Amino acid sequence: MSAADLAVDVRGLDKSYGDKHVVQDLTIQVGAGKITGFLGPNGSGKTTTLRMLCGLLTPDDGEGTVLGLDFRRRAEAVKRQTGYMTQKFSLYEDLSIRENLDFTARIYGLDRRRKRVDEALDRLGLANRQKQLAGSLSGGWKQRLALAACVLHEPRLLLLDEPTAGVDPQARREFWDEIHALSAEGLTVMVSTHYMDEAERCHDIAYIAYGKLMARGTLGEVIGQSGLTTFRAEGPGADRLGRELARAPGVAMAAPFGAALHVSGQDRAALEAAIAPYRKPPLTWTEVSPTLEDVFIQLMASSKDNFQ
Ligand SMILES: Nc1ncnc2c1ncn2[C@@H]1O[C@H](COP(=O)(O)OP(=O)(O)OP(=O)(O)O)[C@@H](O)[C@H]1O
Repeated sequence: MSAADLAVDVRGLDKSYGDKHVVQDLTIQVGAGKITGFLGPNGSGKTTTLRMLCGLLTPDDGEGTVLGLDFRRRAEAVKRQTGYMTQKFSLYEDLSIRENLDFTARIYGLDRRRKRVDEALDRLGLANRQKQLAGSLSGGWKQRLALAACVLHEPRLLLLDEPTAGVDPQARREFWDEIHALSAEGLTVMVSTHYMDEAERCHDIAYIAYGKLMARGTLGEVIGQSGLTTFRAEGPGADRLGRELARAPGVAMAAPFGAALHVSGQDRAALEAAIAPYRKPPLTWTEVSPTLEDVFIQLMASSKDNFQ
């Protein structure tokens, strides 16, 4: 990828809070117009990383460009071209949808205010409800309003911090359709999430644990890089074997998936030896492609061993 195709091209990003080293020597590139999902355990530094990249937080160290600008020296310029949707709903609950958008447009000092607000209302299907108070909206509609507010100033970079936590599946799907539509128009999106289905909707994934970038690439690449072999057991009691198998050498992870069990490990021979005693009727075993969740659980377990 050439430099012009990169919205983010940053090396050696670092941040500590007191003696807590929350982002450690992180190097990352993000393609322009791509949707990149940031995943990882709670408190692993995703929000801190995203906020440093878009100029909202000053890093202790690191160099490179965001939107073609030196992200440290030109942090203000990067920030002006970024839309940031925080984890917590931060609009006014006692203002209507339209009033919230109009207020946001005033804060940004935007021109063509009425036109921008009308367009945002139409685009996110909020026009019919524009007079409704934000506080009376369901979680899904609140998130749409928040999204409308953070793209009013036509940013080139959109930063979404767990945008659909607690939102129902239908509203989440509609929200993601909108994210894809924005990305198709050229907007670069970085989104943190704990939902595997959302990770699978991203063009690229970045997995961060304990301040370090542990995996990077498309869904297929991240699964491929894991080097995991996964077997799926089905049959009576399969799901209840997990605890026993999890302790066996060669098993990195054994987790129920409905009535079935997924057992994964990086050493195929050791894994096969571990499941051998159970590889008989009434259980049936098949080798399957590891899911993203299998990979992340394994990454989380191995990073815990490395850093704690
Ligand atoms: N302003 C701050 N002062 C001190 N510690 C902080 C501050 N902001 C974040 N931290 C700590 O830095 C670590 C990383 O936090 P961060 O919010 O980046 O994690 P995260 O991966 O986004 O987590 P989550 O998935 O829970 O949102 C956490 O241990 C957090 O407590």
